[in-house]
Amino acid sequence: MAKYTIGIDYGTESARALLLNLDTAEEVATAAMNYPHGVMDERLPNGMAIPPDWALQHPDDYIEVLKHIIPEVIKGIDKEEVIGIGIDFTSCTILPTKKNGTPLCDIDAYKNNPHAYVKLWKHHAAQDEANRLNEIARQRGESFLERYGGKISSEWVIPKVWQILNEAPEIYEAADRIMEATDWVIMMLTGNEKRNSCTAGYKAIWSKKEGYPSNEFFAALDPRLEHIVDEKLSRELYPVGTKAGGLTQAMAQMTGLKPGIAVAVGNVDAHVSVPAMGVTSPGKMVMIMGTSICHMVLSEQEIHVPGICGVVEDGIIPGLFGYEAGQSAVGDIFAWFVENCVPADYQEEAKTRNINIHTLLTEKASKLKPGQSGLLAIDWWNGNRSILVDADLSGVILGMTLLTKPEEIYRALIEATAYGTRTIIDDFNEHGVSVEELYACGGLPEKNKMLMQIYSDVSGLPIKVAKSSQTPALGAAMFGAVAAGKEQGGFESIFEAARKIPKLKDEEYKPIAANAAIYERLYQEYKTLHDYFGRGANDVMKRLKAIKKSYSDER
Ligand SMILES: Nc1ncnc2c1ncn2[C@@H]1O[C@H](COP(=O)(O)OP(=O)(O)O)[C@@H](O)[C@H]1O
Ligand SMILES: O=C(CO)[C@H](O)[C@H](O)COP(=O)(O)O
Repeated sequence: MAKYTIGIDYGTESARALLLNLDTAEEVATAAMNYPHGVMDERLPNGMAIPPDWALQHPDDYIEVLKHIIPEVIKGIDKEEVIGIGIDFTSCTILPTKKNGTPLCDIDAYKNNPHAYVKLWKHHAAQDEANRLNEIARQRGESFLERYGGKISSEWVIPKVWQILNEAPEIYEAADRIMEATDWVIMMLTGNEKRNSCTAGYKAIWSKKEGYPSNEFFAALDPRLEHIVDEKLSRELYPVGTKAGGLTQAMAQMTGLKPGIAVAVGNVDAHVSVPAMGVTSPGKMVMIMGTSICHMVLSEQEIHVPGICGVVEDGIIPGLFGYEAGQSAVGDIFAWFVENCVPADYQEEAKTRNINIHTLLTEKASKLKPGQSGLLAIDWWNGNRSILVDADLSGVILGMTLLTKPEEIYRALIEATAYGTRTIIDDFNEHGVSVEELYACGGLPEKNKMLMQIYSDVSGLPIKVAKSSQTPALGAAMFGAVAAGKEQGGFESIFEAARKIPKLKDEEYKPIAANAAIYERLYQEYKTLHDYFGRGANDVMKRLKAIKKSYSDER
């Protein structure tokens, strides 16, 4: 009898399911569904306006998608053959719930309060709280700061929860639990609140050696936060690959699976992608390239690298220190350009030729040489995650003239994101976490070869590409097989899974020397601007943002 597991990848706009044949390593079927409520960044379901920099989701969507995508991937196989499920999620994505897991937004008394909903990873409205947290942590000499590159991000658990407390204390009070969405879905699937140590480590300031920050630290932030860990989070955490429990009868009925099959503890999209590319050792950076990019590296040592998102022992692969850095907008910047800045004759040409605008712009931009447009951009359309860790920074395009063409701007935006990645690679190398090769997965490597060549030219490194178009879902399915265990037909460890399952494409991108030489000069210019706008020499971006905010505060 064949053995299968299912991986579910919860992305920003949609969830994807993948059925993996554990004997042949074949991805038998995939299915995707957009979240019915999408990303709520302007209005709540009742039409109420949401302030700027917010990004919410509806937790009911996470269950709704399962009703469709699981039955779709298991069509045609015997459900007895599916032995496990793993999931991965965008993170830090959190929601307030009652003790039994009921989300507060599903309770009539709270459904009109935006703080009762899921705060998506790219909810950037807790920057004030993050700034205060960093200030207080620095004053107190808190050792945890160093593990997180010197700063805690506004995207993470504590700033987001503190924002709830500041702006909606009644929601904070009513929440028995504040959960990562990945842990919440696992609780819905198994009936068990078994939280994973990966999200706690990267997003909630927890470490295997030191645990959470002290109650005194939380009290110094706000006396009402003193017992946040015991009252709203949990000190009981389980390493990735652990079985969270068996699939409940109700969920089995809803999805068409067998009750009791193994469900792995929750995981994160970027983190599951590392073994899903076959990477289980140092020196190789895995880039998950889509709307944003996450940069993941392993090392045998714990080194404090400034500006990264974090280093967590066992956070990606047991026995190694897992490093994460990232850019909070990449594909999203190109989407913005396509949606807002492309003239009618380009739209018309794309329509006539039946190609999408990205393809048209890429075709035109491919004819340009590095530096030929005279443009240089900074990629901070959604703030800067690494290495400045500042959501209040914004984008720049420099060098525009009356002759500037859309494809020149499009290429400059792609180049800007490549410089952002180069800044991160240099930061790791300069601090002793070596990056010698790049491994790429996600939507962008499949969609744009020019972009991949630019990344190789700008970084000066070769790039290998995943064969799977659903690398996170594949990784989640691999962890589902580890949770099921060898006896059931799964794997003994994630190392075994990473040896047997992943495949790479034959094509590999290598730097083109002539391009790399010009990009080196452009990158030096980028670095000058990066430090000028990003390190306090000129805080114009923050001043502009403050003026803009004064309008929304008036409302
Ligand atoms: N041909 C293209 N070139 C560059 N970017 C593209 C192209 N087509 C789509 N995109 C961008 O790819 C992103 C989606 O990437 P994908 O990996 O599929 O999504 P996600 O990050 O949500 O998993 C969008 O932000 C979109 O703007
Ligand atoms: O920070 C993360 C992982 O640690 C997020 O999950 C990620 O940035 C969102 O990914 P995507 O752009 O693929 O939805």
